[in-house]
Amino acid sequence: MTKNPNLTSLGEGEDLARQRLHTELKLSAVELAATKPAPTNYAYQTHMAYQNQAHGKAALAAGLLPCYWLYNEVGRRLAQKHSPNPLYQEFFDSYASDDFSSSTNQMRAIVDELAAPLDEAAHEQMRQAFVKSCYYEEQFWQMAYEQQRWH
Ligand SMILES: Cc1ncc(C[n+]2csc(CCO)c2C)c(N)n1
Repeated sequence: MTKNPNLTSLGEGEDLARQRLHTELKLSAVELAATKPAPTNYAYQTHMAYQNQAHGKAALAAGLLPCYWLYNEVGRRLAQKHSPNPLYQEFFDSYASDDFSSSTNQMRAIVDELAAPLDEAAHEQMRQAFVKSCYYEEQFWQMAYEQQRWH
């Protein structure tokens, strides 16, 4: 499958932002590349690819919005609580930052812009993509907590 350049760069941006974390945790690029997505991660990525292919970029953008919005909200709340673990604090601070808040607002504006010319049926597709992503966002924390694996 040809990679979507925009989705690839989204993932790379996140990898870049986490490089210090990877170094601190002594996770090599080889180990990271060899780590396959767990089932919930796979399902979430498949959901995004499906939204893009079946319903187009407006549904994809709606499906991506919870990634930004949730992490920005969680980051802003947890950054204020000051974790004793500097790695956690750095993680929260990055998502609470003005930079990330502005990316979140930009993403919200893109969704509004893409929705504007569309009809009610397309809006419903966007809503469904958004709600499913909210479900997967919650499941993503659970996946990590349980260290979910393929059996
Ligand atoms: C499940 C899950 N949801 C959201 C994020 C945060 N995130 C990932 S990519 C991206 C866009 C630009 O960096 C954002 C906000 C995450 N790491 N994992």
